[in-house]
Amino acid sequence: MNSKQEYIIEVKNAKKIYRMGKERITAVDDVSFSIKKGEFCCLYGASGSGKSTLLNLMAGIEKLSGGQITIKGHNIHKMSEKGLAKFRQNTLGFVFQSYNLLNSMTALENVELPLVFKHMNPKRRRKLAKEMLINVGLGDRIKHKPKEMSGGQQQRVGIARAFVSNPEIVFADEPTGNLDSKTSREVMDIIKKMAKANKQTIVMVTHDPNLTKYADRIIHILDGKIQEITEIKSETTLDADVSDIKQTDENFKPEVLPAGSSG
Ligand SMILES: Nc1ncnc2c1ncn2[C@@H]1O[C@H](COP(=O)(O)OP(=O)(O)OP(=O)(O)O)[C@@H](O)[C@H]1O
Repeated sequence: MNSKQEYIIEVKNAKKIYRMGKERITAVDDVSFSIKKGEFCCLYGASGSGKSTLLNLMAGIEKLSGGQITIKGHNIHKMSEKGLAKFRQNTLGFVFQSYNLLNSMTALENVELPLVFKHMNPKRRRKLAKEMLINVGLGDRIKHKPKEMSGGQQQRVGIARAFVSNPEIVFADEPTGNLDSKTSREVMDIIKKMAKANKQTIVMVTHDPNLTKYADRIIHILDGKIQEITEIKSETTLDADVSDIKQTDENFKPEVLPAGSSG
């Protein structure tokens, strides 16, 4: 079997040691696992177990102390800064616990942002961003700024922004960490629907056992190590109805213009 075809992310003996003066903290301790394309994978564990560090290593945000991580066959920790930035832009989307929206911009402008970085034609990117906001149920809030929206609405903008450029992989770090349980379910349903509609791979960090039911696979982390990996049979995974989600595959035909030409 060609593992490069089978797995989109491969983590081999990943290690992260933080040095705090004389103290060494092993946040990720010799961790190996692989994630299949289209899989919803959950990194689950208690606070301080190393989940976020592991996610940040997988996204190339933190540097490895040892081991290697490949995404689509590329050793991301061997890439140049520029190469990695480009790779992230083309392949990865991010959803953060604290939303990380730009407060001075409207919902629409926030969602457009990844497409601005891709130098997409303004008309096209506005159309795509609007469609994404409609997909997440915010068609009537496109001109609102983050402070004029609820936490759940802000996170839906965050999801629209993460998915608008149709990334193959979306990393989500405690995406519902600041939300109540009902809003959390709504947000998780949207993430699941989006990913399913476009066969995207999701890697989500959570300490909340209620959220693990959305995953195809749960990687249990304890003290920086994998404690166990639970495969969830597809019949028991919380499935989402994707009929009302517009497939970005169809819509996303970026008209990439040279830098600076989009006005
Ligand atoms: N920049 C850093 N410098 C030093 N130690 C760090 C740093 N970041 C994380 N750590 C330590 O690494 C360990 C793992 O932290 P990490 O944030 O990955 O855990 P987590 O499971 O995501 O926790 P939480 O759910 O609370 O966010 C912790 O002991 C933490 O104190």
